[in-house]
Amino acid sequence: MTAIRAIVTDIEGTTSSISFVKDVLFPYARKRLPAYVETHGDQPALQHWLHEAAKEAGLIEATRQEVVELLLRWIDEDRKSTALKALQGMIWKDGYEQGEYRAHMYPEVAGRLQAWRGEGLHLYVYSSGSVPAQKLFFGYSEAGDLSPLFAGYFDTETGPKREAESYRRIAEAIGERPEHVLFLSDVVEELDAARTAGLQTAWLLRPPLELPAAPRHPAHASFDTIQP
Ligand SMILES: CSCCC(=O)C(=O)COP(=O)(O)O
Ligand SMILES: [Mg+2]
Repeated sequence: MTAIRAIVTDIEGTTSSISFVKDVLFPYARKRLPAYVETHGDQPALQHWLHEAAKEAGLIEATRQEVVELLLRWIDEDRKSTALKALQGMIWKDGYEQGEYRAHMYPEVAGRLQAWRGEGLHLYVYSSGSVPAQKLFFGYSEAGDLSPLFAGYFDTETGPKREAESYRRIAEAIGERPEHVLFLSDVVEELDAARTAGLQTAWLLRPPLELPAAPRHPAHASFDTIQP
């Protein structure tokens, strides 16, 4: 087995529960999106991402109201749109700062990340959530501020998570040959793409999911059994 020098981790379903994202973060953003667009409408970043969302949907001359309705639909569909994720991140910031929630972490995650970092491994995040949203997520986690553990963050501006080219770009950006990088995820299509790019993989199947008898990727119920 080639030595691992860097670990790139997914968030939802890997470090943290799917239900925290779906039942806490998504409803928070959904409820506040219309008012947020209304009150922050003059901000260039907000205007940029509203425009990108409309472009993605092929809406040429959409009203702001139509774009907001589109985004609400996308939240309900859990669409992994870069524009939607950027806008969600902007709204979640208030919730974290006002102490409305803290990001869920599976119990062993913080300790394992600290141990791997202590062993000299470099840690990165690759999630569909925007980079600012990822920084908030680990900055305001149930296990405290974990952001100092990470050397960098990647989102879908690097590329879609199910395409091998995205993982090649990440390996190049962090200055490692792909075989020295371990990617952690709960989504097998993401792991397939990472493996195609030459990365090593670990498949997180959190209880009550069961580990398959012959998994396509090394399978783990928690970070505790991963030995990089
Ligand atoms: C980074 S915060 C919220 C996570 C999110 O919006 C999301 O879509 C998570 O997707 P992942 O790629 O981490 O499974
Ligand atoms: Mg995931």
